[in-house]
Amino acid sequence: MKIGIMGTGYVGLVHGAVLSSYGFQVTCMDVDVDKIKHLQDGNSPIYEPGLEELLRHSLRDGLLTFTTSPQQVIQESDVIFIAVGTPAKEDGGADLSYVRDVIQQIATYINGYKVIVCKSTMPVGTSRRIATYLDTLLTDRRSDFRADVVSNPEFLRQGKAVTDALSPSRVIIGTESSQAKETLQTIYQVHIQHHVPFLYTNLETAEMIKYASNSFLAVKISFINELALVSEKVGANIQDIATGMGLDERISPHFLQAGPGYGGSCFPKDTQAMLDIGEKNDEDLYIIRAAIAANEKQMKSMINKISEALSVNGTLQGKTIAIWGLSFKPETDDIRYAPSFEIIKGLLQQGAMVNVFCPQGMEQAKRMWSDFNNRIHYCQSEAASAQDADAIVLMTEWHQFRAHNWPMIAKTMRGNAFFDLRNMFTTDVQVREQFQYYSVGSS
Ligand SMILES: NC(=O)c1ccc[n+]([C@@H]2O[C@H](COP(=O)([O-])OP(=O)(O)OC[C@H]3O[C@@H](n4cnc5c(N)ncnc54)[C@H](O)[C@@H]3O)[C@@H](O)[C@H]2O)c1
Ligand SMILES: O=c1ccn([C@@H]2O[C@H](COP(=O)(O)OP(=O)(O)O[C@H]3O[C@H](CO)[C@@H](O)[C@H](O)[C@H]3O)[C@@H](O)[C@H]2O)c(=O)[nH]1
Repeated sequence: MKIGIMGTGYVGLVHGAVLSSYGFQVTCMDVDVDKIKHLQDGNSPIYEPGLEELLRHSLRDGLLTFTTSPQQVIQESDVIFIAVGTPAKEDGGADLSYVRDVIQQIATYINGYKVIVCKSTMPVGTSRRIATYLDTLLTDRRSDFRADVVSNPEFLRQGKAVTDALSPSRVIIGTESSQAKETLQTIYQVHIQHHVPFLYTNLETAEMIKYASNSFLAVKISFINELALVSEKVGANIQDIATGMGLDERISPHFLQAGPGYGGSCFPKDTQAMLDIGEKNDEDLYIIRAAIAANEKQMKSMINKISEALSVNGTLQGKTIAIWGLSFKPETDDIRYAPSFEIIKGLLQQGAMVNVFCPQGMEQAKRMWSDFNNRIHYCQSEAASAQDADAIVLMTEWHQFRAHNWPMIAKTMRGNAFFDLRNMFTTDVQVREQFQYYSVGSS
């Protein structure tokens, strides 16, 4: 069985690398010529722990190939995974134009029965519409070929994408075709052997499971973040509150870490898309709407916290602030919808100078935030960013930020404020002694 993947980003590339490591012949296709060239040269265009090694093995074994040709990937493959982006449109709905392009290409080049697997996150109803659209295109072209469509949402987390793809929490397969179901069972044979939970549903349910999961996690984060703001005012400690709540296994301790607000390429867009799905079905989803609003408020609260501590006569003019971490979470180079950007913009607006350092996110930041390139100073290390600064703002909990000669860092600074927006150092005596220390959700 040959597998094709259309869209070679965080999901498509990781999935391609993992499936080829199981011995499948996989072709990954992308419209981004530079990305494919990079991959053909044996380099990963993204930072994801364990990925480069996996790619190297599959390339060496000849199981993984990369192409920009839709014709090649479609005609060579029995199963075609769609892993293109489904970003948010202005109105919050999902932009399905990349998915439409792929379907049109499949209709053009189809040369036999295909199983089309929707891995991209798509609003409920999309997979069924894909099946109908493809049927119409094939009928118009008087084609005898046919395809089955499966919704098989992806739940991997960035920074842990390889381990998550190798060992997923669950596999959801939405299909009404027994042939397609068998095909997916063959592809996920390894997971079946390892007793990964499988759930078979219809197309709509599978699509909803993806949005429901991300929305629920976003709600959990906004819930704890709101309580963190109150805790600061009443002398309670949010980390202990989360621990205490999490001891109840109905609540679970996961996703209760207070911080600057959630970000990334999924939660912000998927919660918005979920609202849009609700609206299109005459349902106002109050809880998700509130989670989004609380997330926006959380980022503003972080800016206020910094500004209240540092501003003189209502301005940050003349203050230099070191930002540690740009990526939306550790172990990724991805800065899409990173809270760091909102906070940097807020500080710049109030007149501050901003020095930044991120172990992996700086190249993307320079590219994606190019309008701000003359206002953001990119530094060689976190220590360099702190030199002559009035404050450090820790945005992302990269492991390397943990171990420092804190007295030395403090000595090179002009001020001594330390805003730990990830609560990395709440119990670190040295950091608390050395700096005027601010955390999230405790005093
Ligand atoms: N990033 C994650 O952690 C994650 C996890 C689960 C699900 N998802 C979902 O998976 C999908 C992909 O996300 P991603 O983060 O990998 O996106 P990405 O932006 O990293 O990658 C998408 C790729 O698709 C390519 N592309 C666009 N049009 C194409 C076409 N017509 N043919 C071939 N390639 C095309 C782009 O060039 C890009 O390389 C989204 O729907 C996302 O919501 C993402
Ligand atoms: O207790 C927590 C947990 C997470 N976050 C933040 O939430 C965001 C998202 O984190 P995480 O879920 O770990 O990262 P993603 O890689 O975006 O993964 C989410 O989004 C993916 C794309 O849909 C899904 O596949 C995953 O299952 C889902 O966890 C980040 O900004 C985190 O800092 C918190 O603030 N507190």
